[in-house]
Amino acid sequence: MTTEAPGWIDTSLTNGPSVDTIGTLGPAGTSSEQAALYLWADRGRETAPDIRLYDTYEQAGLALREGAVTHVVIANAYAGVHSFYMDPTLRFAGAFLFDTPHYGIAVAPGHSIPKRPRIATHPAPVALVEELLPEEYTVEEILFATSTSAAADKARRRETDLALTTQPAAKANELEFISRTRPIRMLWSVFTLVGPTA
Ligand SMILES: O=C(O)C(=O)Cc1ccccc1
Repeated sequence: MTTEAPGWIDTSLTNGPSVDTIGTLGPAGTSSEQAALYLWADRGRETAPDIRLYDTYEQAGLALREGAVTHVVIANAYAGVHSFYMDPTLRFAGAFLFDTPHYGIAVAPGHSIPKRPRIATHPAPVALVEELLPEEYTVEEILFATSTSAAADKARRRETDLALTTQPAAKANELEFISRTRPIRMLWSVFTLVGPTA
């Protein structure tokens, strides 16, 4: 393993298969999508980014095994990342630091927020709910969504009162922030298939 440019832990990102297609968590607006765009800008081909978004990181992993993508990007805050590290068919190809877009608590316009709101979030950033929720509210229930964009979609459909989500996902779902927002400093793991270039 070598440490290369600042912020990078590089095992085979430079010598391994070229970054042709990146799979990660979607739909559009996730932190993972932004991290994949960053990886593409740094290591991808000189073409438009080819990033495929899946409903779960596990589905992105399946796409990697089936050859539909060459690389998968996963947030290290995702608890299920352990199974990617343990899988003998996958190679940890490197990691990079990348701050997520700003996270905040958002509401659909016109929705009247109860004092005890139900809040959608991906499990990884759940601690931010307590940190960012304005003090006039108390959490009634946390509903886990498959991504921060899926959480925004729940608030847009009014399945929940609020969503902890990113700025791009809030915009795409026409939500308004009711809290301050902040990025999350995150380490991102990149996996490829174990192959002849091992
Ligand atoms: O990529 C996302 O938006 C996610 O839902 C997963 C996540 C959550 C918090 C930090 C990084 C990734």
